[in-house]
Amino acid sequence: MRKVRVALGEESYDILIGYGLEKELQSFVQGAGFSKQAMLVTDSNVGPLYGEKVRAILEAGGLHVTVVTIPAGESSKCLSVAEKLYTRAIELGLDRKSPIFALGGGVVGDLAGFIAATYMRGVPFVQLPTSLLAQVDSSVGGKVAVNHALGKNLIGAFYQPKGVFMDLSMMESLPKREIATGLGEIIKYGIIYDADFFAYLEQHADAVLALEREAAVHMIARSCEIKAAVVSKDEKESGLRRILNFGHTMAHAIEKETGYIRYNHGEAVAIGMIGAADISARLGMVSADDVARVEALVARMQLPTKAEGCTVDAMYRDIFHDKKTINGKVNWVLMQGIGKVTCRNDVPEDIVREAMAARIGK
Ligand SMILES: NC(=O)c1ccc[n+]([C@@H]2O[C@H](COP(=O)([O-])OP(=O)(O)OC[C@H]3O[C@@H](n4cnc5c(N)ncnc54)[C@H](O)[C@@H]3O)[C@@H](O)[C@H]2O)c1
Ligand SMILES: O=C(O)C(=O)C[C@@H](O)[C@H](O)[C@H](O)COP(=O)(O)O
Ligand SMILES: [Zn+2]
Repeated sequence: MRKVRVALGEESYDILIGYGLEKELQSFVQGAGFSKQAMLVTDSNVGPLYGEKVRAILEAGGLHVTVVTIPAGESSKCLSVAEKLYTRAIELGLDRKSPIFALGGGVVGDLAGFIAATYMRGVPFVQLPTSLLAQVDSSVGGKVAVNHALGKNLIGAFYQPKGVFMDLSMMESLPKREIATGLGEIIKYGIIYDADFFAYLEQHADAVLALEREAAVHMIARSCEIKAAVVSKDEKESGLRRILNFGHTMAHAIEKETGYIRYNHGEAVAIGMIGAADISARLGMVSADDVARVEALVARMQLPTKAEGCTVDAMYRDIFHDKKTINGKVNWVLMQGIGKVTCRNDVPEDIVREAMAARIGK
């Protein structure tokens, strides 16, 4: 079992990473001081596989748990599904100390976290991530949100979980495409923070794709360490935390333009990272070799390098809804090499449009 601490003063919490964490989860619940009545949010894929098992663990810890299942997929990350969850929470009589558990991928985590942040102005929240992407990224750091028709994650909050428990054995049922999706965000950590980690992924691609135990534990723990280090220094994204958004400016435009359906989030991030690397090269900040390494690793991890179904005009318009856009200026996270990024808000429109055009296609 590996433990990573997210150091945030009184809001600090641990991320537990292992194969089977029943005892740890049960004893955490026993000592947490929660009210008895609890809600476990899951989705229509994960619930039938693991909902009952997790409910039993939590009940052995003294809770009375109601499992609430939402339809799987990004379209559930919206205000109308949130509304249904508020209704369930009220009907169940959840009080201010009633915990909400998120069992699932990033959609369940972001949505259940948003409910926990807002129901009665905030109730305890625990992340039980089951997808690779959720384990390495969305369950850590407290960004919770729902989408709006005009843009991704536009309605949300910073709201930290009380704990994160990831049982890697649950990934046995994860479809192959979702492994690649998680790898999109994992590659990001190498680019923004750790050149050695990037090289590790290049050198161990087969083991990583197969989620072999040693490789899986290493890449998940290293990703969580990097995210925890960044979030601990800048919880509310006033500066440093922006680096975790590398690739996301274009990614969110791609997701919106393709109706949040055609590309998974991690796939869009993969394409967006190549786009950001390309902009960096066009500005003379990195070599063509570095861009080629990014593109090659993305392709090696079975991720797309281009997006279909988008236009440059639409993508260009969308980036002004990016949360890093301030006073009409887009703050781009750009590469200075593998392992180092910086923010720039002076990227000329023609360079952005050229880089976008290069990412559109098959
Ligand atoms: N809050 C953050 O910091 C943050 C970070 C990254 C991504 N996100 C958000 O996370 C979402 C994407 O998360 P995701 O990729 O996990 O998508 P997801 O939640 O839709 O899960 C992907 C698919 O895998 C299924 N699944 C999950 N675990 C499974 C398992 N163990 N076995 C079988 N099937 C399983 C789900 O039912 C779903 O069909 C996006 O909305 C993205 O914006 C948030
Ligand atoms: O935790 C962060 O900070 C991130 O930016 C992580 C991203 O991978 C994630 O997709 C996040 O939800 C994007 O945030 P947003 O503020 O651009 O919506
Ligand atoms: Zn992301």
